Amino acid sequence: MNYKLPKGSLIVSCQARADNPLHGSVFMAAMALAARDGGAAGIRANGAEDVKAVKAAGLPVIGINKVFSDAYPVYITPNFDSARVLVEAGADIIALDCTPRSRDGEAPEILIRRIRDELGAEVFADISTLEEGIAAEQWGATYISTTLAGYTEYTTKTPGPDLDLVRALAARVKAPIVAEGRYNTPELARAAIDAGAYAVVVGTMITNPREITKVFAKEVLGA
Ligand SMILES: CC(=O)N[C@H](C=O)[C@@H](O)[C@H](O)[C@H](O)COP(=O)(O)O
Repeated sequence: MNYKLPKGSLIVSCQARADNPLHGSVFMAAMALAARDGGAAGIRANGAEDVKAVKAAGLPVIGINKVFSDAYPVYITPNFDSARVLVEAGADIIALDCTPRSRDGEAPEILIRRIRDELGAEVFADISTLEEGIAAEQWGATYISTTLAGYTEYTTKTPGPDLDLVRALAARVKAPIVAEGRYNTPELARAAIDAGAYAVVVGTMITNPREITKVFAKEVLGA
């Protein structure tokens, strides 16, 4: 099987919300170029505009569409239309929330099939537990990623990444496992590969200078 993301690779998530001084596709494109020059093999980006912009780096793009609402807990690519615009913008891979939680859209098993069949894109399943990873593989997801570990109501957010989930998935799932979420040091990223991950996604600690500054400031100021 040929995968768009290479095995053993680092993927960099280039995202900045509206309240972030680096919000905007010009900044995200620059982040993607810097990530590529530093050795990233893929980029994760939010929204059609940013997906289009980060394509400048010439790397495979994992597109997501964050749609926040008070009514539904699922916000990462909750429906088919939110996936379609990403593919139209150039995304090679679509990431979506594959938890069983309620959403303003189709069930994840339907979304996975339609994204593969109708849009011709690989599917990147964002999950939070072993059971969700097993289900997403059965539904046909290309990659299984620990993105949501610690971010669902029924999982615990540990200070570090959930390496145990990577290990558990690697033992039970044949699809490539991606480690994502709080991989905040190079050593932790390496530990993910050693635990059986096919690739690692790093966001905050590479592309969010405000959060990186906070880590330093906390130590320096003792705050
Ligand atoms: C839970 C959720 O919405 N995660 C998002 C998914 O796209 C992003 O906000 C994260 O930055 C990304 O997963 C990378 O993780 P980290 O920034 O910890 O390296």
